[in-house]
Amino acid sequence: MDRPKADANVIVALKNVDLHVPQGSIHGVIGLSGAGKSTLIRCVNLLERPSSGSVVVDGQEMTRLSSSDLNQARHRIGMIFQHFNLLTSRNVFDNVALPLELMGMKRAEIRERVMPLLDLTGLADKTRQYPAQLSGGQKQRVAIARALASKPRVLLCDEATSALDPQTTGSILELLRDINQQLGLTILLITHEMEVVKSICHRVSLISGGELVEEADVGDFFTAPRTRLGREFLNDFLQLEPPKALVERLEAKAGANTHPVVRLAFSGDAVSTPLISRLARECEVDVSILQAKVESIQERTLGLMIAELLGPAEKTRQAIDYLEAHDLHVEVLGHVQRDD
Ligand SMILES: Nc1ncnc2c1ncn2[C@@H]1O[C@H](COP(=O)(O)OP(=O)(O)OP(=O)(O)O)[C@@H](O)[C@H]1O
Repeated sequence: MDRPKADANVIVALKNVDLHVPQGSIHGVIGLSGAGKSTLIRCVNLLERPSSGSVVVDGQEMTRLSSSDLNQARHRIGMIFQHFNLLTSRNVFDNVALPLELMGMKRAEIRERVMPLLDLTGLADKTRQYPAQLSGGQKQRVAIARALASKPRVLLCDEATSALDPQTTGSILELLRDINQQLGLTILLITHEMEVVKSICHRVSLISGGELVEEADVGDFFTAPRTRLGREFLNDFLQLEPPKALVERLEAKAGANTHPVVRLAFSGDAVSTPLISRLARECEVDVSILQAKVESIQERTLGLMIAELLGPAEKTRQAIDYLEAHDLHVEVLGHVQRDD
């Protein structure tokens, strides 16, 4: 959404957004509060109409459809929300049946469509219960079943797990992953939680101030985010920051008597190779490990470490080259004065 006019009363919620989500993939959009996530996802089914630009879903240009064609097109796009948005006066079955009733489907046909969805979402024993009798996770399962009722090609998830505890979040994400795999459903989700991105997304876009500032495969994003905001999200998630006392001593530039503090990220073969001891042996530097963590991100194992490289400047420079030559991502966080 692009509003080129400079007008104090106009809020530009999105600008120059170019996002392509391949069919069958799970794509996450992550950003801070107010970044434009909800606006972006609501543009996909035109709950929010962009002032310019185009929205293509399953080959169909959404912005040019008549209102009845748009209605039809929306059947191919399911959506779930943070607060579930169920009708409290309807039981589980009738909530899931609602979109089909609105489409004019016959009762017997509705039953045939709804019962397998309640099975799929683990609600077969809850058909006659009302939302007030359900947990948050169960309510979101009802919302997922309802979103799937019209056999959509795309599922939009607007902070779908933000109101849930971590364990329930895990089970809902697992359900979304199953649906993606079993039904080949394309999923676009927005979230402020890295855990969600890590758990189920294939690719991720980072949104800030209404603009997409970074996009990457999830494994790459968790190894080496390219923007400062990406690194902040990652650090918050990993809680891998140098100790505060050290941060206070960090200087941006190397001096005559300083040594570098580095953040190392490694994946693939590098995880199982004893690179640090080789580094010490071959480059003649000492390595003081300040923090380290190994994370499993989908099929990949990632190692992360914050370390001080101790030795003469020339040797520590060689050590960094050595690490980079072995496919580690090296970020120099700063330099600290030598104590010796
Ligand atoms: N109806 C509206 N009227 C005016 N401004 C709006 C409206 N909806 C959103 N905005 C503004 O647009 C910007 C993007 O909002 P949006 O809700 O898309 O952000 P978000 O990333 O989803 O945030 P959150 O995670 O807090 O929901 C914000 O500056 C917000 O204040």
